[in-house]
Amino acid sequence: MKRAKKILQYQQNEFSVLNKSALWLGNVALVFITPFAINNFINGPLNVAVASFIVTAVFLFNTFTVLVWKKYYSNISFFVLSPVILLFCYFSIPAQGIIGVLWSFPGIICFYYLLPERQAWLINIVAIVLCTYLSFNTFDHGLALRISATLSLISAFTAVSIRQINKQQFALHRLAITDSLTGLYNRSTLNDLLNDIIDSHHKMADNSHLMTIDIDHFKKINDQFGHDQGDEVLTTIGHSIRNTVKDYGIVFRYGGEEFIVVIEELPWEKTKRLAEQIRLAVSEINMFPELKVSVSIGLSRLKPKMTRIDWIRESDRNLYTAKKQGRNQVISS
Ligand SMILES: Nc1nc2c(ncn2[C@@H]2O[C@H](COP(=O)(O)OP(=O)(O)OP(=O)(O)O)[C@@H](O)[C@H]2O)c(=O)[nH]1
Repeated sequence: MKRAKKILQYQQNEFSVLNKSALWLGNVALVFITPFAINNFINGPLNVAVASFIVTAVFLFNTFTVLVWKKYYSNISFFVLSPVILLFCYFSIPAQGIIGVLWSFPGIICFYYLLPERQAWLINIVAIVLCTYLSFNTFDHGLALRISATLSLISAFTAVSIRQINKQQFALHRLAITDSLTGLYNRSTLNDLLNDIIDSHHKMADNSHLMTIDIDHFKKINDQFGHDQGDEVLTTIGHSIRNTVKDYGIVFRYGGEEFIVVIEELPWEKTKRLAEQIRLAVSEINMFPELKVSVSIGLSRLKPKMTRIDWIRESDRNLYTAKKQGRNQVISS
């Protein structure tokens, strides 16, 4: 299930916060930095000029890769841009004095927008220590102390803001891919995953199977015990399915009282046994003494040339047969 897990991971989002900020920071930086880089080449010391040229080139590279290849290489920012910005500070503070210090402020902030959080913290600590050391060697101690304090404050404020943004982004992403009642993945996430599996199925033969699971006589539960109890049953059965499936597959709430399980890399016979285990586990749930809950399951293996719709339809047909034949059973094809 490695591929499925990859799709669901927040970090794998095609356009994550990091990509977008790399793009916009690149655009803004190119407008603001390029004239100073050119000026440094004409008038400034050579080492400062070379460093500012490399910084500009990396921003240009980031903008290009995000815009054209739809991919952001944060390692380039970590292994190339960060050391060059540090070198820039190292050269420019002694050579240009307070002008060099002024450049270190946007440098400190941009690490948070270009690097994964922990890398940004690491580079920030190094940058603050370096700038503090250079300031004490270049300016009087009163000014050096103020430079160190303001750089640390800017770094801390940015770290707090980025933490909040990342937390909210993560929460939003979870909301978008899951069902709020059961916490299982939702239907739109299922569609993305099935499309991905079908795309790669055309390239390599793998064991991909789909189970459509429907709670039997669910209307009766709602009518007899109320909607809140009905919700409770949905959640309990959803979790029971997830506990039985474990790492063999991913469970989705497809809608209403219907769940779908996507299984990858599991032989057909084992998948049939797994479906049977799910059915048994649900039938052993004891929520109401006077009413047994059960599920019917339609199981379908992915065949050549099947589309997502065909695949779901076949498993739905099997579910329908299971219902027609008396419910609480598994039908597969
Ligand atoms: N409590 C609750 N009920 C829901 C939810 N979504 C759908 N339902 C109910 O699920 C019931 C589905 O009923 P039917 O489609 O007739 O199916 P059934 O009673 O399960 O009968 P069979 O599927 O034929 O065994 C309806 O009463 C819906 O109102 C939900 O989120 N919470």
